[in-house]
Amino acid sequence: MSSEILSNIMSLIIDITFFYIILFFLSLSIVLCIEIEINDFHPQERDGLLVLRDSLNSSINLHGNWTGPPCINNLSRWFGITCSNWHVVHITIQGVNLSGYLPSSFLQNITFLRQIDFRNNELFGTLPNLTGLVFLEEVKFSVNHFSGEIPLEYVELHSLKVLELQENYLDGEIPPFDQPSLISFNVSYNHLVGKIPETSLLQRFPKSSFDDNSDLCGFPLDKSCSVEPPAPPPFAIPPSSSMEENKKRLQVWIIALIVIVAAVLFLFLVIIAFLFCKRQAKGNERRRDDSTRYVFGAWAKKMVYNAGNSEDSEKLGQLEFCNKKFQVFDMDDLLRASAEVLGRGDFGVTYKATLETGNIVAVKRLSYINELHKREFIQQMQLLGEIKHENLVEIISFYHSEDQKLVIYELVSDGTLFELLHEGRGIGRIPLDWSTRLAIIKDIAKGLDFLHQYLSSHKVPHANLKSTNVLIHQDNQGYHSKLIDYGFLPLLSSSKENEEKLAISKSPEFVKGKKLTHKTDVYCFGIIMLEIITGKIPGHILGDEVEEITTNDLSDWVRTVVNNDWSTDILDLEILADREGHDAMLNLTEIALECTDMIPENRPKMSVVLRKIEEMEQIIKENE
Ligand SMILES: Nc1ncnc2c1ncn2[C@@H]1O[C@H](COP(=O)(O)OP(=O)(O)OP(=O)(O)O)[C@@H](O)[C@H]1O
Repeated sequence: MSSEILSNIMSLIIDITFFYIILFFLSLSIVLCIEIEINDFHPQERDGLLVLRDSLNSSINLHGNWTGPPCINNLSRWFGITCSNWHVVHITIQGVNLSGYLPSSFLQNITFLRQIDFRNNELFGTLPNLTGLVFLEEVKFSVNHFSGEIPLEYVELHSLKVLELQENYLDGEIPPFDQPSLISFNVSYNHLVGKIPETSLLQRFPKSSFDDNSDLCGFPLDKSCSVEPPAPPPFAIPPSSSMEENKKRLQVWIIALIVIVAAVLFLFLVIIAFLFCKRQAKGNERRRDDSTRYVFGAWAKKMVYNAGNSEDSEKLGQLEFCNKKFQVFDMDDLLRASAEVLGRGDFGVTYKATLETGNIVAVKRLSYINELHKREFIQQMQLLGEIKHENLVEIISFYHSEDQKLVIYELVSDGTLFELLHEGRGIGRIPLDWSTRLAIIKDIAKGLDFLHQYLSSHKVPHANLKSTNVLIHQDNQGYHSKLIDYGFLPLLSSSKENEEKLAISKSPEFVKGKKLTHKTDVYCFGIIMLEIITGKIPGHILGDEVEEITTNDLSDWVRTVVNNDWSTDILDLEILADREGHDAMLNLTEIALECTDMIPENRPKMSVVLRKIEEMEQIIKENE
């Protein structure tokens, strides 16, 4: 009996030992696999591709897609990249408006490259250096804007099978290609010159490979290369008699005299015409012709007509002034001001009005919201008009009648944050540096924090915070930002349709129909921060890593990239090179992600956000 128990125990011990041995080998193999995978990731290839990504613009979002390692499990999820044996072997990005200059040495470490294909794009500058790419078989750069000469070292690419350079602006002579591997060659539609080299290889290609070049000659083209004709002898001036010379001089003088007299006469006529027109214009002005008078358009004319076609501003109704300093014009002056449309928003049209008094103001005509009750409108405008802060656009005065509601703002002259961040991207744009971006973020935070304190009883004090509602003023001390379109929510709350036009409608709580609070503004602020840091337009992120689960793809995208530990991939190209700023940029990204937390209660208060930004700014200053 006891020997049976002993043998059972022994067999149990053997089983357990066996189990642990198997477990040990299994873990070892997993570790080895991971090790192999990590070792087989080639960071220098990634670096080369990132240099390329960061130098070019395109219709596809390379910056959002080329993140993480290019080759995982021997496959690539990067647009246009193919991997083999954990190496990048193909770069194929054709027909996607890829524009810019190829960086000089981006291919240097992609040593296993077999194919590079940038056909049908808008690439400028010289062709890239391909030295050392011994496995390169296909080079396709046709239909671009490449210029300069075909690099001589291309003749050293001994594996090259296909070279397509047609439809560019290449000049100079064709290098003596003679590698036996080359089976397809095309340099047509360029500005190449000189004789086609008489190598046995080039003589094999058809005429169409060389057609339509500026000055190319020799076989297989029909044009033979003529020998340079000797330079003509220097031009000899035939002797002329002094009589003839005098006659010619006299003729020149007569012509000059006629021209001068005609010019004086013409000038005289122009002056008379100008004086006449001026008199006419004065007369017209005095008559105050209706057609030139109400430059704001038909609505202004109608207002005057309804007021009894009178010049009396009393009948038009009064402008109510929040800032008495500006009380130097009345409604009639305003309607007679010269005006131009600044933009059209969801709630009406905004004009720039230049008054005869010399004042220039912005006039917002709230025309797409009808149900603004007079008493509520006036109360709210009086309240908003009292707000004075350097980062909030000041309300100068307002006007309410049954069919016209006007808000007159101070004019902030240098465009919006949206324009500053996104307009004119590409060649020729002056990059918006990191310190300027930080200053803008701080200005917005200051303005919003003030608003939260001043309108503390309001559900959402701003409610329409987005980059088109941040106006920019530039002076010799830099950029200053001011928030506009704040405080309208109480006037719109009766209509869901109107609320949906506000920036707060993008917040998770609005989408889910939950309670809106000050934290809803904080969410909008977080999105603006991300827009400033990434240079991306909210709602415009492409790529398969972002599914449409929330209304704001920008914060989703940033979260995905940051969680995957490739944080600097989110930074706008214009600030990426500023390595010293990376820590601050990523710290601010963290704050922005806190602000855009799906749960409103988890978001910080604006006063806390402002304090954090100021502390960060202080640290940066101390480190300088
Ligand atoms: N006070 C101002 N000073 C200078 N420009 C202004 C001023 N207010 C508005 N603008 C300009 O007028 C444009 C239109 O403004 P508006 O507020 O009518 O629409 P929006 O801000 O583009 O859209 P939304 O109605 O969604 O806020 C703005 O983009 C801005 O360029």
